[in-house]
Order: sequence, then structure tokens, then C-alpha cells
Amino acid sequence: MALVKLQTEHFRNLVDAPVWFSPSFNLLFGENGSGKSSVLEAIGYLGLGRSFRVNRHQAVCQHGHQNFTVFGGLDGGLGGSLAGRLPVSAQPELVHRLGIGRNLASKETTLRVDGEAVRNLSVLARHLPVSVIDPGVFEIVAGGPGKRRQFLDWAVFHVEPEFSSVWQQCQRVISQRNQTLRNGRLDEALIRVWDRQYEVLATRVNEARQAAFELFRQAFDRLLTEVPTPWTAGLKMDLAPGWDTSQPLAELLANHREQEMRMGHTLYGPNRADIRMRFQGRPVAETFSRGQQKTLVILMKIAQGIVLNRLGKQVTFLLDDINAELDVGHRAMLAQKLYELRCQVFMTSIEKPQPQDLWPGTVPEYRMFHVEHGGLTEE
Ligand SMILES: Nc1ncnc2c1ncn2[C@@H]1O[C@H](COP(=O)(O)OP(=O)(O)OP(=O)(O)O)[C@@H](O)[C@H]1O
Repeated sequence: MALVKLQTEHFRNLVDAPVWFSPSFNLLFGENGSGKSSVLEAIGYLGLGRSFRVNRHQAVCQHGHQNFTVFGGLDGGLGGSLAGRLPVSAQPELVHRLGIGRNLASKETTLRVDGEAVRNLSVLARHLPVSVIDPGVFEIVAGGPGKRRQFLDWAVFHVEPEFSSVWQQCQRVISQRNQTLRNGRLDEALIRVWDRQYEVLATRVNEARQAAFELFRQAFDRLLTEVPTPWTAGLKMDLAPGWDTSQPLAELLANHREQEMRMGHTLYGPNRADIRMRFQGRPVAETFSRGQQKTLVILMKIAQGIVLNRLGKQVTFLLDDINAELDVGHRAMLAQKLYELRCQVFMTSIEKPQPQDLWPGTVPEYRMFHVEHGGLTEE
């Protein structure tokens, strides 16, 4: 599915008028501070239930207001292989309506799908899988393992429907274990109970991650053979589960009891998982340039999009400031791959984009918007 209609109320500097988008490419351009990233952030709210830029809902609520809402209309997604300019007046039929609102005073978040109140954010995420590519995205390569786990778990969530509830249970057990470990005098009987539960849940989390990672790696390896990126030859990626899975986790934990008590938290298990990326035996972050790191991460995200496509799901990519750190050739290569994926893309830039430069071959279906003072004018 694709987000074809967006309407916000009191969201950052955005004007409260409805905007119709293409289920294919949407090119947004405008000066600094015009509201381009805010449009992507609002779309992100519908798929993630939160901002991908800030941690607090308060920051996105328009100054002087106490609540904000974001509404989205989804169409059936990309069936065919449309090319060229979508007529300005074209308004696709909506198959689903999503809404999210937040009241700052009551601290209440309201979620709606097709007019019905829903409680769980994952319902929104399943309707609108959103993948964000902003200037900080290279942290998936250069940052800590948490960023890579987040990257991986986004796909696991979509591949394995049970994953989020199992992972939530697992995190609860980790937190109970941590409390027990910090409890001065350890209750060995109690921690053994937690360890047994933890082992069962950790194994399920790891199995789901391994299965999704394998699908991702196949798609990624294939993708690398199709793109002119010789600098990736020799790149190795594997999933480290977070513990030595050749022995039962509960046994391993019992053998490291003192170490965990000293540290006061759980040192082994899926909370320590990581995607290890090495290039000629060295960490990728030490070798690749920033532009190469960004290209690599975008290719990784496209590979996830391929995996979801095979499951019949269409990803909406939010590319903030596409020009940052990417040269013309890399931009065109990535734009072409996104086109081949038949996904929905929102791309922002300061300068007016030239579709012929982005797609030197066939220009896909697109809509272009000039963003000024929070309002979008179609060009
Ligand atoms: N809560 C808010 N209420 C009202 N206006 C806000 C709020 N938060 C930010 N703004 C303003 O909204 C504008 C939009 O910022 P945004 O980051 O979307 O711009 P941008 O077009 O992406 O800019 P850049 O090219 O510099 O990244 C800015 O001028 C900012 O000052």
C-alpha cells in the first residue's frame, strides 16, 4: 500500500490542508526551514507512531497548541509499471485511512484505522511500513549495535508476525533478571526461574532474527551483483546472536553469574545481538567513506524492501536530503533501484530536482512539490 493522502493538524509549521501524493515517487524541494523534513516526519508518525527526528511528541506539536493529529489515506499500492508525470488532479481511491493524534496535556495518544480506535502501534506499522533514510542513517554502519538491531528488527517485525510480542516478553524478562541481579544478595532459585524463561524466549527471538536476516542477506547479495559498487567487493556481513548458541543459554548464564552480578545486568542474549560488518577483516566504519557508508545503508534498506515486496508488502521510503554526501552517479543508481522495487518514495532536496538526472533512462511516475512556509504546491 502507499500513502496517497496526508493531512495534518497543528504539526510543526505544516499548513493544515490535505495533500495528494503519488504511490510512486514524490519529490519535495524548498529552502531551509520550509517544512520538507516535517512532511516526512508526519508521514513517519503514521508508520512508526513517533517522530524519527526527536524523542518527545511535544517538539512536533505546533507552537501555541496542545494537540496535533496526522491523517493518512492509503491506496492499493503499485500494481503496474507506471511511468512519467502523474496528472496534477489525479486522486486515487483510498482503501484505508490511518490517524494518530496526541494530546500533550493528557499525554494520550489516539490511533485510528478506518475510523476504528486501535490500541497497538503495530497495527499502523503493518499498514504502512516506513523506512527512513535521513542524513544520520550511516550510523547503522558507524554507530553502536543498537542501531543495527533496530534496523534488523524492523524487517523481522514484518517477516515474523509473532516477533514483536515475543521480543516484548523477552525484554520484560531481561528487566526482571536485571532487578534480581542488582538485588544485593542473589536469590539463586529465583534467577534460575528467570533464566529458564529467558532461554525459551531468547531462542525464539534469535530464530526469528536469523530467518529474517537470511532473507535479507540473500536479497542484499543479489542486489550487490546488480549495482556498480566495486568498493563493496569483500564485504562480509553476519548476524551475531548475542551469545554462544552452541550451549544452552541458561547454562551459560549460570557459568557467568558473578560477572553479571558485578555488572548488574544481563550480558548474554538477544539484547546483545549485532550485525557484524567487516571489510577485509576490518570494521566497515573504519574503511568506507561517509558517502560509501550512506550508499551501503540505502542498499541494505532497499534489500529489506525487496524482502517485504516478496511478502506482498510495499515499503514507503522517506529520503530526507537525498543530495547530502551522495554524488550524482550514486544518487541515480539508488533512484533506479528504488524504481525497480516499485515502492513509494518521498525525497527531499533544497534545489529543484531534475528527474532526467535522477533517472537517465525511463523517468518513473512522480509528483513534484515546492514546499514554502509549511505549504505544498504541486509543480
Ligand atoms: N513545533 C513547531 N511549531 C511550529 N513551527 C515549528 C515547530 N518546530 C519546528 N518549526 C519550524 O518549522 C520549520 C520546518 O522545519 P523543517 O525541519 O521541516 O525544514 P526543512 O525544510 O526540512 O529544512 P532543511 O532544508 O533546513 O532541513 C522550521 O522553520 C522550524 O523553525
